[in-house]
Amino acid sequence: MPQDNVRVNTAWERVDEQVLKQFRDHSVANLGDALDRLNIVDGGIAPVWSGARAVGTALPVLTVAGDNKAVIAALDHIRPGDILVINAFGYDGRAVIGDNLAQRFAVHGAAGAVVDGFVRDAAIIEELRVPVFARGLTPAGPFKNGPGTIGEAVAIGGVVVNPGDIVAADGDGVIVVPPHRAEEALEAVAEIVAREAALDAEVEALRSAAR
Ligand SMILES: O=C([O-])CC(=O)C(=O)O
Ligand SMILES: [Mg+2]
Repeated sequence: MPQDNVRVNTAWERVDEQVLKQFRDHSVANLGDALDRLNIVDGGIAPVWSGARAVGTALPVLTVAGDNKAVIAALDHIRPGDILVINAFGYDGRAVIGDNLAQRFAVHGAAGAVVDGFVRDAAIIEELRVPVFARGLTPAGPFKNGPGTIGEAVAIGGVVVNPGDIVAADGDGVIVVPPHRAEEALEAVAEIVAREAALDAEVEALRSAAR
């Protein structure tokens, strides 16, 4: 489907909902520990509203700094459970999404958006409860000229994101898990959860002893 200067790749698989469901039980910090503390996007990309969290399949989008033509074109390619992962080059001069696009993502069934760049309309995005993660806020609107890509690998916050990767995001930040490592990550995270519970029990014992 030619979209003039926005290239689209649709030849990739989505993650099974049963797999995504298991990732939803875990914090990003524990998932990171399960993957040797790697695969974590740099801490500059944070939730736009407190309490935002999302797990889904990466639909990568590459834009030009300050431009969102490719993001708008990506609306036609969203499938339920996708997380738009947008490389906007960390540019702080223009917002590449706002409340309007965030709502449209949600209407198409997206689980959220992770933006290596800036966004706007934060108060409304919070009211709408659309999980959006970004580097920051600016009221300046974007240009809509392209070029860009949809469904090709992008880099965000120092991590390569392939189409179809698992993305988990919460108040601490964002992790990207290639699907071929999902099983290993879920096994390892179960052990970490048990270890964390043991640490909590230790603290509780100290608290009781101090009473
Ligand atoms: O103007 C734009 O393209 C971005 C924006 O504010 C919105 O999506 O609400
Ligand atoms: Mg707006």
